[in-house]
Amino acid sequence: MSEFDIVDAEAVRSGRATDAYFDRTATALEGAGRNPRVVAEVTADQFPTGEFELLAGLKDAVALLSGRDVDVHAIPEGRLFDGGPVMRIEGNYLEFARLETSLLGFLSHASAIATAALDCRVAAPDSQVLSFGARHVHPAMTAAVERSALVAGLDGFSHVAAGDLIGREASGTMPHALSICFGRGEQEAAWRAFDEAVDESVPRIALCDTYSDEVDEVLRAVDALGDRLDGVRLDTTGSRRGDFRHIVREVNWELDARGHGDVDVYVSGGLGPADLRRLRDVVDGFGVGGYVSNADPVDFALDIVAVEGEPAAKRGKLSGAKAVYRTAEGDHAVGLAARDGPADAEPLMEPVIRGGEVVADDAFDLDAATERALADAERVGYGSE
Ligand SMILES: O=P(O)(O)OC[C@H]1O[C@H](OP(=O)(O)OP(=O)(O)O)[C@H](O)[C@@H]1O
Repeated sequence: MSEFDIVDAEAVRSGRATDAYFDRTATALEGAGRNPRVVAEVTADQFPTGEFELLAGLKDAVALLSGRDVDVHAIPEGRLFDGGPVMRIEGNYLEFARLETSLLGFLSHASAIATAALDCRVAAPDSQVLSFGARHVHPAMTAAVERSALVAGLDGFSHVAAGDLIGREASGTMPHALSICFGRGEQEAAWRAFDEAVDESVPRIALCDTYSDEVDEVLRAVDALGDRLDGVRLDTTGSRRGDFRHIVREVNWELDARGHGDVDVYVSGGLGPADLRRLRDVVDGFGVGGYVSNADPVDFALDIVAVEGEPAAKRGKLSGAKAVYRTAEGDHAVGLAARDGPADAEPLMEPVIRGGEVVADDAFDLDAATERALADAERVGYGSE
C-alpha cells in the first residue's frame, strides 16, 4: 500500500482501479457464463458540434488495453476531434469491462488539458509558453498535465519528476521564496546566489516583483548580474497589477534605454489566452498554470454499440461500429464503419492494437502528436478570432 492516496500502476493495469459496478457486472456475467463479443466506443459527442477538441492520453489508454485480447482503433494522439468515437474496442466484454474507469480517466483529463494548452499555444504562437500548473493538481496527475501540454505544442513545463517520466527536462528558475529567504531589500543577494550556485545551462531569469516596483527590481537585477542576466520574470500579483501591459512596456523601455534591450521579459500569474493575446507583442514568454492544468475533463463515455455483430446501444447513443472522417471541406463527419465514407473524406481512426499487440507506436509518439496538433490547429484556424 502507498503512504499517499495514489492508486498504483498495478491496480490500473489489473483492472482493480475500477468502479465497483464493473466488478459486479463481471461477476454476474461469469456466473451466467456470458461473455459476448462486443464493439464499444469512447465518445464525447454523438454528432459533430463544430467545436474541436484535442485528443491526448492515448499513450496510457493503449498501454492499458495492450496485452488484452482486443482490437482497438483510435484517432491518433494530437488530432483534433469533433463528434463520434475517438476509440473503438472490439473483443469479448470481460476482456476490458474492468478497464473502463481508468481508460476514460486517461483520455478525459489529458484531452481537456491538451485542448486548454492549445488555446494558449494559438493565442501566442511566436512566444515561449511554459506549463506552470502542476501545483494545482494531485501529484499523481502531474506527468499527464505536462505531457498533454507538450502534445499541444507548449515549449516546456515546470514539474521535475514529470520530466523524468516524459524524458524531457523541466524548466524554471526561482520563486519569490528565494528573495524572501534573503530578506527585504536583499534581492540582489538572492539573484547573485542563484547565479553563483545554479548550473550554467539554466538561464539567468530573475524574478522581479517580490518587494518593490517592477522597473526598479528589473534595473537592480541588471546591475547585479550585468551581462549574465538572460531575462526577468514579472509575476505581479493581481491586487497590484493595474495595467500589466503598461508595466511590461515600461520595463522593456527602461531596459532598452540602458542598452539591455536583449534581456527577455517573461510574465506569469493567472494568465489565460486573452491575456496572452493582449501581451504577446511585448513579452518573450509566458508561464501559464491554472488555465491549462485545471481544465474540466472532457465528458467521454464508453458505450457498447454492437453485440455479436448486431447493432446495440442504450437510448441516446448511436448503435453500430462507426468511423469518423475529415471531409474535403475540413468538417468532421461520423458514419457506420461498414459503409463507404463521404467522397474524398479522410478516415481519422486507425488500428492501434490488434489481438492485444500494439501496432501503431506513431499514433501516440509525443513528437508526432505535437506535429499533428499544430498542423490540425492551423488547418481549422483553431482559436482564431
Ligand atoms: O497562476 P497560474 O497561471 O496558475 O500559474 C502558476 C503559478 O506560477 C507562478 O508562480 P511563482 O513561482 O511566481 O509564485 P510563488 O513564487 O509565489 O510561488 C504564479 O504566481 C502562479 O502562482
